[in-house]
Amino acid sequence: MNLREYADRDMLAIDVANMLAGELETALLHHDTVSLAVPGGTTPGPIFDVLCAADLEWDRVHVLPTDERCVPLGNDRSNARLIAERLLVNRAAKARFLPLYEPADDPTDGLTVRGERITALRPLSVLMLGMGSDMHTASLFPGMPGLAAALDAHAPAVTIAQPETQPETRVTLTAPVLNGALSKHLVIFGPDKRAVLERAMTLPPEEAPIAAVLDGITVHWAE
Ligand SMILES: O=C(O)[C@H](O)[C@@H](O)[C@H](O)[C@H](O)COP(=O)(O)O
Repeated sequence: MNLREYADRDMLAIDVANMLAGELETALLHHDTVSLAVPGGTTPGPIFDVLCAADLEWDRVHVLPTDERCVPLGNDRSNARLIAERLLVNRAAKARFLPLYEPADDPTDGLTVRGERITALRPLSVLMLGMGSDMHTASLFPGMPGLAAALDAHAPAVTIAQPETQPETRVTLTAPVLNGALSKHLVIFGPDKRAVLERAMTLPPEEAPIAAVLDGITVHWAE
């Protein structure tokens, strides 16, 4: 794991966006299509605002969420909505979006097909993650039912997550998919999350799911 500190969040957003764009551009030299998995939450928006303008062959880029809340697209908790509004605009509007959930009666609807599509993209080219102060990442939450299965090396590519601490059911990429990405980035803000990450580094993934993806990751941090 290597840590990059930034003078402020604006500098971090510009630098991380340019780094992700550069990695996608390099990947596009060697592959017909590439993939970018991005988190939801409050952290990635400013990075999306810069990345969406990158001069890339976006029509060859698969964009997918690292996880999704099972809510309608119009709901402000939808990660697909965040990605549509902040990333899949400008030049990046041409990217191929792969949703993890579509409003359906049951979140398991289409999960197998979705898992097959994600498996076909593995290894992910570029991954950006966030982290909660409870040391979760994507929707791999400490203590959630099914966490051990989602951390297992032979886990399916995608699974349902029902963390007790969250208001809705989620769909998440599993640890082997996240950890297997060719380039991994974690973006966290503030002293609290910095301390939480340092603690997570001493814990097993069952207690600190972020620990399952720290090998070879670049951590980007600003106050
Ligand atoms: O859907 C989500 O909520 C994210 O994928 C999640 O894993 C997020 O990265 C963390 O909860 C951090 O969220 P903040 O960026 O809001 O701190």
